Amino acid sequence: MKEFRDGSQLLVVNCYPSCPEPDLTLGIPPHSDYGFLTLLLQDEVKGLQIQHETRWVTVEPVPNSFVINVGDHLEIFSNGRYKSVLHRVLVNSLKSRISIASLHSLPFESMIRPSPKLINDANPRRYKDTDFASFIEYIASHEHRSKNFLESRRMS
Ligand SMILES: O=C(O)CCC(=O)C(=O)O
Ligand SMILES: [Fe+2]
Repeated sequence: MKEFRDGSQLLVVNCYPSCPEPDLTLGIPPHSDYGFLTLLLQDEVKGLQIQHETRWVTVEPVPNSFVINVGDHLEIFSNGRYKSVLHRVLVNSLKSRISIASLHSLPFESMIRPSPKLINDANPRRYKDTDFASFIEYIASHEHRSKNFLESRRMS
C-alpha cells in the first residue's frame, strides 16, 4: 500500500526493574498492540509471553533478532484473517529487563478499515472504521487491557 510510505511509527522503550515479589505483579498486563505490525527488540532477559490457545507461552530471546507481532490494525484490515496477538510481560527477582517496541501503521489521520477485496456475501465486514483519534478517545476513558479496544471496533 502506497500509504505506508508516509506511515506512522510509535516507538516505546520499556524498562522493567527487578522485583522482589514477581508473583504479585506483571511488567505489562495482557494487551494487543496498536498498529499493523510491531517490531520488538528484547534483551537477553526472558519476560515476554504470548497467549496461545489457553496457555501463556514465553518468547525466548534470540540474540540480534526482532519479534514481529500482529497488531489490531492488521486484524481489522484482514477482516479477522490475521489475529492480533495477546501478550504480557512478567518481571523477575534477579535481573532488570529492557525492550524496544516499534509500532507501525498507516498515517495517524488515516482510516483503518477491512480491505474491500476481502469482503463479500460469504465474508461480511466484521469491523468498523477506526483511526488514531478513536484509539485516543478509547484509552482516555477505558483501561487498555486484553483486546478490548479491538472488541469495541467489532460490528455488533
Ligand atoms: O517488553 C516486551 O517484551 C513487550 C512490550 C510491549 O508489549 C509493548 O511495549 O507494547
Ligand atoms: Fe505490546
